[in-house]
Amino acid sequence: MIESYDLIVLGGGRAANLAIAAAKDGWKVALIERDRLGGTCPNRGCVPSKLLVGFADAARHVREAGRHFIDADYHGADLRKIFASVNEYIAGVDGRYQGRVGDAGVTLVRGEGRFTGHKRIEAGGRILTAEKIVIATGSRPNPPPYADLGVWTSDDLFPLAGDPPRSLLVIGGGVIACEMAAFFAAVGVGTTLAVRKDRLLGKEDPDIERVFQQEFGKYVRLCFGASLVDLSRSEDGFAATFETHEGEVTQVADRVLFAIGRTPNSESLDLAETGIRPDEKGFIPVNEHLETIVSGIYATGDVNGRHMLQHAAAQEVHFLRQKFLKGRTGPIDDAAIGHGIFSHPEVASIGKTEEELKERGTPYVAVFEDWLASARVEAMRIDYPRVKLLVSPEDHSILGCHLIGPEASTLLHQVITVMKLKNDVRELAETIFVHPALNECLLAAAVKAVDEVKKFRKK
Ligand SMILES: Cc1cc2nc3c(=O)[nH]c(=O)nc-3n(C[C@H](O)[C@H](O)[C@H](O)COP(=O)(O)OP(=O)(O)OC[C@H]3O[C@@H](n4cnc5c(N)ncnc54)[C@H](O)[C@@H]3O)c2cc1C
Ligand SMILES: NC(=O)c1ccc[n+]([C@@H]2O[C@H](COP(=O)([O-])OP(=O)(O)OC[C@H]3O[C@@H](n4cnc5c(N)ncnc54)[C@H](O)[C@@H]3O)[C@@H](O)[C@H]2O)c1
Repeated sequence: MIESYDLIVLGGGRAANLAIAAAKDGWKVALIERDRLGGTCPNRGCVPSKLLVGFADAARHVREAGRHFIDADYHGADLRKIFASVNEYIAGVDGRYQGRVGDAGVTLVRGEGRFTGHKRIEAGGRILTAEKIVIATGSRPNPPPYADLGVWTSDDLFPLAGDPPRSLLVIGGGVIACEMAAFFAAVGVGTTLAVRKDRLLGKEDPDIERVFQQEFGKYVRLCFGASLVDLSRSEDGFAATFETHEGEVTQVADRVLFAIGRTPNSESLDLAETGIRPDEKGFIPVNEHLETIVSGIYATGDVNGRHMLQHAAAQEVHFLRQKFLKGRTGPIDDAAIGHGIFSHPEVASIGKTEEELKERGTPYVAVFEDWLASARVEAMRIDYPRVKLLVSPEDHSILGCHLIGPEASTLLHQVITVMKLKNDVRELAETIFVHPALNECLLAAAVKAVDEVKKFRKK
C-alpha cells in the first residue's frame, strides 16, 4: 500500500523542525530518519564540539594565569569525565526530538529512505508519496584513507567510545581540524596538525590567518606542506610519514584524526528515479527557492552545498516553513550569513575576503586594526586580536568583516545586523558604543574606514 502525505521530510536533522511546524499547522507529514534524530549538529557536530570549548577555555586560563602575575600550575584535565559529560548530552538528543515529533503528530519512519519512482520513497519497509518532498539528508565526513587501521573522523569523537587519546595527530587544516586540535592541545594532549598546504583555514582572509597561525602554533605543533605517504599502527600507536618541503617526516601519535572535508548524503537516495541529478561532488542543485529541478521537491541544509553551516540550514528550513505555511513568494535572502570558528584564537567572518575582492576587481578600502581601543582587551593582556574591515568606496557598504580574538563570533553580530538592516559603515561609526566593551574595536575600525573612503575619493 502506498501511504500518501502532504509533505515528506527526508532526514531528521534541522529539517525535523519543518516537519513539526507543518504537522502543527494541520498537514499530514512523514519524517524519515535512518539514524539519530537531530542530525549532525546536536549529535556529532556543533554542540558536542562546542561543549569541548568550555573545557579548553578553563584549561587555558590556568595555563596562562602567569600573564596576570598569578601563580598557578596546570596538572591536566580528566578527559574521561569531559567526554562522559559530552556523551551524556548526546545520549539525550534523539529522545528529546522524538518527543517533539510525536507531540506534533508527525509520522516518524525509522530507516533509510530512497526514491523508487517519481515522488515515491521507500523507507522502513513502507512506500510513501507526497506532493511536496524536502530532501535534508545532510553530509558525512569524507572517508579517511587507512580506515582499516582504526583512524578517527569527527564522528568517532561524538560520542567517544573507549579511551581519550594520549597524543593526537590531526590531518587537515580546515575548520574541524583547527577546532579539535585547539581543544586537545589546550587540555594537555600533545597535538600535532599536519596540513598539505602552507596555511590553515584556507577560506579565511590571509591577514587573519597569519595571526591565527602564530597564536594557534603556541599550543599545536604544526607541520605544513605535508602529504601523507604512509600510515602504520603498532601497539605503541600510529606512525605517519609525510612528504614535506624538508623531505620525509614521520609523526607518531596515540590516535589519528582525519578532518578532510565532508561529502553530501545523496548517492544512496537513488535520485535518478525521480529525475534529480546531483553535481559532480554529490550536492543537489537548487534554485533561489530551494527547489530542485523537479517541481515540488526541495533540498535544504548541507546536502544542497550552499553553506554547510547549521544557522544556514536553520534559515533555509525557516524559509520553506514560511513558503509552505504562510504563502511567502520571494527568493531566499542569505546575503548576511557569517560564520565563526571556535578554535583558539576564535575567528569570525562575514562577506568577502580581500583576496576575493581583488580577484573580482571590486573597488574597496581596507582597514586592519588591533583591538587595543578597548580597555577590556588591554585587561586581558593580549595584543594579537585584530579586525579587518573591507568597505566599498562607492556607497560605504561593508563588503567583508573578519575578526580574530576573544568572542569574535559574538562581536560579529553587530556587523551582521548593520549589514542586514542598512549596510553602511557610517551606521557603525556613528553608533554610541558602551565603553570600554570589546565591541569598541569595531568603532575604531569603522571610523578609520570612513576616513579611508574619503581619501580614496580624493584620489
Ligand atoms: C564536528 C562538526 C562541528 C560543526 N560545528 C558547527 C558550528 O559550530 N556551527 C555551524 O554553523 N555548523 C557547524 N557544523 C556544521 C553543521 O553541523 C551542519 O551544517 C548542519 O548540521 C547541517 O544540517 P542538515 O540538517 O543539513 O543535516 P544533518 O544535521 O546532517 O541531518 C541530516 C539527517 O539526515 C539523515 N539521513 C541521511 N540520509 C538519509 C536517508 N537516506 N534516509 C533517512 N535519513 C537520512 C541523517 O542521519 C541525518 O540525521 C559542524 C559540523 C561538524 C561535523
Ligand atoms: N564553526 C563552524 O561553523 C564549523 C565547525 C566545523 C565544521 N563546520 C562545517 O563543516 C565543514 C567541513 O569541515 P572540515 O574541517 O572537514 O572541512 P574544510 O573544508 O574546512 O577543511 C578540509 C581540510 O582538509 C584538507 N584536505 C582535504 N582532502 C585532504 C586529503 N586527502 N588529505 C589531507 N588533507 C586534505 C583541505 O585542504 C582542508 O585543509 C566546514 O566546511 C563547515 O562548513 C563548520
